[in-house]
Amino acid sequence: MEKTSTDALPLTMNSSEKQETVCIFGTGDFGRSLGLRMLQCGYSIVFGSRNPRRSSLLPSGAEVLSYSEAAQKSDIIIATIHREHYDFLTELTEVLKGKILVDVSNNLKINQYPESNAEHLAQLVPGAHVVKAFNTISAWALQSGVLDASRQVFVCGNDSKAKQRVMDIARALGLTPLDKGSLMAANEIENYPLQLFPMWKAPFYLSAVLCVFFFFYCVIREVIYPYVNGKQDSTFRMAISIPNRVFPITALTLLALVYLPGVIAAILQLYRGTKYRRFPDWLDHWMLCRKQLGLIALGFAFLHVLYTLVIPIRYYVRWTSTNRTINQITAKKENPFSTTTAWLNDSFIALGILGFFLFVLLGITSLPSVSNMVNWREFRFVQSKLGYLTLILCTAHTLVYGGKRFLSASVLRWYLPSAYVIALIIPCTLLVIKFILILPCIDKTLTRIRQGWERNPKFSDSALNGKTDI
Ligand SMILES: Cc1cc2nc3c(=O)[nH]c(=O)nc-3n(C[C@H](O)[C@H](O)[C@H](O)COP(=O)(O)OP(=O)(O)OC[C@H]3O[C@@H](n4cnc5c(N)ncnc54)[C@H](O)[C@@H]3O)c2cc1C
Ligand SMILES: NC(=O)C1=CN([C@@H]2O[C@H](COP(=O)(O)OP(=O)(O)OC[C@H]3O[C@@H](n4cnc5c(N)ncnc54)[C@H](OP(=O)(O)O)[C@@H]3O)[C@@H](O)[C@H]2O)C=CC1
Ligand code: HEM
Ligand SMILES: [Fe+3]
Repeated sequence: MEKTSTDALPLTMNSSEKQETVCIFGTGDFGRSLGLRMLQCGYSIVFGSRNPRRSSLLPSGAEVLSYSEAAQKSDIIIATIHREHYDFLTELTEVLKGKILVDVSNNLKINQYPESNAEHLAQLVPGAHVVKAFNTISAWALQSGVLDASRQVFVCGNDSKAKQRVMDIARALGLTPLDKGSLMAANEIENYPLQLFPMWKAPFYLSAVLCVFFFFYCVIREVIYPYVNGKQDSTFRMAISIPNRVFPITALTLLALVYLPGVIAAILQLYRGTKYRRFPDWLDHWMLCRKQLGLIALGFAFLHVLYTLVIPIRYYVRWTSTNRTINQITAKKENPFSTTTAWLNDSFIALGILGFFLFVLLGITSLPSVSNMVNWREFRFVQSKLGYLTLILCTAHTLVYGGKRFLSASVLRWYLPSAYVIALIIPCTLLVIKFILILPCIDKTLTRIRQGWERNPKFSDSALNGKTDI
């Protein structure tokens, strides 16, 4: 039945061996792109179509026949048809018997159907060896040759020989096949290209919620309150002043949330006296999202820096400072230089700059090209130690910015404190707990636990539970 040996690598094939005929069902976007690519790689292609006319869109050199005629020409058929149109394939059951039938289809939604498309196809055409492949490759990438982004082709099927042949084709096309096992894996393979940044979802929603909350909080304090109390129109604050509170506050909160799960995990391990018990799912998931949380935090910190840069050119700021000067002159009032204020002001800005510098460094080390260059210890040093230093600097920046006004009753509006005071709750609490955790007596116990020591070994079902740590 097979024309080429299944384990012959395409690179070692000579051109006569490569003249394998492959049938492609469907002359749509994907079928045409795949056909063209396969022709370029030395395969001969027969298209199966409802309307077997040659069209200028089809790659030259390919034959176009009816579905059943085309199927007879090859023992490997790639169905580039949408699942919704599979039904007619049942009529071809006889022709397709014993042949390899490749399912490339994707759905519009995750878990759209109770069974995967490939399993559905296998039920429709019981005699064929159905193999799932190529669904992660786009027609555009095949055509333009831009395959760097995703060369990975997940392959699964119940017949290993059939699977091998499809993997050989994938390799010949310059793709990287990965065997995912039996057809049961088809569901996972079909869901894969439909995922939209799965690890980014929770951090993204969380930052949106934080932004909206702090935005309205600031609007109440800085727009509605002055209006109600003095009919003052401060709506312009919503363009720069308020965003320049919301963004750094969100950045600081997210940064604290990057390091909070590590502390919760440590407390849990201390409490349980073992590291051999699974963390609750929410903590596990939170741990896995830390990189994304951190990068979003960096994005907000960056926005804060940009917004801060424009402060001197703002009309409101220039107007206020000119008026203050004029008022001082007309009232013949003196405004002596305050070294304390100068110190506080310069220190809070310096802390911000240093914090931002380390923040960017964390971001740079998370680039794969950089993280691949450092060893595990170096990566941990930057991410964990310098990460905490970043958090300390950013928290100190905010604390010193608050300075003397911090928590004074005069800044309360409708009993609401300034937004940054609320934003400091999580980072300050976290830093205090972390400080306690690194006290030698506690740190020693934690380190022993993390090295495998157990407080009550006889009660724990140990390594059976698998999950060790972070
Ligand atoms: C801009 C930015 C970019 C980021 N990029 C990345 C990234 O690319 N990749 C990434 O993973 N995170 C990234 N993060 C998230 C964060 O920096 C890391 O997750 C960091 O490692 C968390 O530090 P932690 O101290 O809480 O670590 P934890 O893992 O909670 O460790 C806490 C302490 O316990 C120790 N410890 C932990 N587990 C064990 C164990 N099993 N045995 C012995 N000791 C143990 C560690 O040495 C450490 O001192 C990024 C964050 C930011 C802000
Ligand atoms: N486009 C892409 O980038 C990718 C597509 N895929 C998958 O490949 C398959 C084809 O996608 P694509 O080429 O974009 O889709 P198209 O709609 O462009 O093509 C589908 C083809 O199916 C054939 N077909 C057979 N029966 C029917 C019918 N009853 N109604 C309509 N068409 C029928 C048609 O060919 P004819 O007229 O010759 O009979 C048609 O051209 C889908 O399952 C898709 O999920 C997978 C990865 C990427
Ligand atoms: C180059 C670096 C930075 C500079 C120059 C800077 C400067 C400033 C300035 C001028 C303010 C006062 C804004 C105002 O008056 O409205 C401010 C506030 C603040 N900054 Fe920064 N900052 C920097 C980095 C950071 C970083 C990295 C963070 C933390 C993630 C941060 C968090 C905050 C917070 C929370 C506030 C208080 C917001 C408020 O309620 O007004 N800053 N910063
Ligand atoms: Fe997540």
